[in-house]
Amino acid sequence: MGCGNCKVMPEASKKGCVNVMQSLVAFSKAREGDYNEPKKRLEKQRSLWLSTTVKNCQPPSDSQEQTHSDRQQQDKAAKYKDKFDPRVTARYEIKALIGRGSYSRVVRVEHRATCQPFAIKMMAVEAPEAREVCTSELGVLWRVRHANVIQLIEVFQFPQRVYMVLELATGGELLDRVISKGHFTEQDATQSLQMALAGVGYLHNLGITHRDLKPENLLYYHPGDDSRLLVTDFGLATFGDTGADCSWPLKTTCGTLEYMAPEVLLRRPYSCAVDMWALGVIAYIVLSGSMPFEDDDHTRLYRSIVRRKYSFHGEPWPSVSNLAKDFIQRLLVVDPGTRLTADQAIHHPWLVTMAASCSMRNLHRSISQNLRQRASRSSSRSSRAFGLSQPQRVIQHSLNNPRIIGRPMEKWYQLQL
Ligand SMILES: Nc1ncnc2c1ncn2[C@@H]1O[C@H](COP(=O)(O)OP(=O)(O)OP(=O)(O)O)[C@@H](O)[C@H]1O
Repeated sequence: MGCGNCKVMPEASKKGCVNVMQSLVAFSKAREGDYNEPKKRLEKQRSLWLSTTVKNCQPPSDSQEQTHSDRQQQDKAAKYKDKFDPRVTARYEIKALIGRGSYSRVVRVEHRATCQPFAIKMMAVEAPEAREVCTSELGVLWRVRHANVIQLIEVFQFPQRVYMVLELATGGELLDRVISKGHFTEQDATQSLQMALAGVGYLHNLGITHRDLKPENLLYYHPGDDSRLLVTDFGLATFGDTGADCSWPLKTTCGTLEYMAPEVLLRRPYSCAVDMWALGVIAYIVLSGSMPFEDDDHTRLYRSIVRRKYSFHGEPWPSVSNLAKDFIQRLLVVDPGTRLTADQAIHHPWLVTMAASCSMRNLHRSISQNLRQRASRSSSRSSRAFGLSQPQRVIQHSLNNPRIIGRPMEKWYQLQL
């Protein structure tokens, strides 16, 4: 389940386009320098994972009933098999289509030798913009290893296609979990946010800014209650030069509008603090099922973000603790310099106490009611993604969640705010 609407891509820089294939070659040929260490680490990790007990890959027995949607997924996967390079399918068996992104198809696969499940994200990288997204994503994935960040296992690179083998997240998106739990308290919210913050704090300490944090990009590793939450989708991520202090000036306007920090919209130099704003938006959504900033009209939406016009009115806000609201308020701060950093946010009393002193009231009813209302409003207007089941969302995703290239941000910028 997602909330994202309008995604703004970085304007494809000429430099980026030229460098992308060089970078990709560098990834595959890395023998020394920056790329060497993460690659070695990945290799080691991959062989560790793959050397775990080789299971007997039995096809499902007759008694293991396949659901209709499983079969549908497999049919779709069959279509993609032909598009996969034989060197990939020699190693991984394609099982089902998971979803599509703007430049990608994600499939569930099984490693032929070990029967271990993984996800493969296939990206067509012929278009410069797609190459740029792929380079960003790989640039980050090579370097990261954290319990709350999706793990890259290996990469197959060809001139037209790149295949990223990733750990498979089967627990669904953050909001799907909120809904499926049936009972949701502030304590549950703190657990999810703690994990998201742990992942984001790790990235920031490496000098990485995600730039597209939203509930759709936070996936649970497995369906169990004790699952890790994983930060995914690094297509818009970027590196700073200076490492942990997050003080480098980024300039490119990109992200998903509803989650974009004021400084990005105002085209000011920005830092990893933009991710903290997005986490404030996510915290608001997780606790209420509604968006702090929402408007069909982009100009009005833009205004409400840069003016920080949101409220804690309506259900379930009267039942939400002041500490939780304080947490959100300290993230949704217009001045990025005074916004909580990831390290500070993780030490906020609401998270530290895991909302133990807060109301244990079940917020589930109000949250899912708000989510449902938003879904029906959206579908009657334009059949947006939010609140729809996976198959519908996959189709609608490509229709209604466009990446907007070179969006006329200047127009917004020129508005009299
Ligand atoms: N490692 C993974 N395990 C399970 N599902 C995944 C994994 N990676 C991506 N997905 C799912 O696959 C779908 C497509 O993901 P992808 O990252 O390619 O695009 P997206 O982020 O949805 O869209 P866009 O590229 O436009 O931002 C999404 O539903 C996503 O949740």
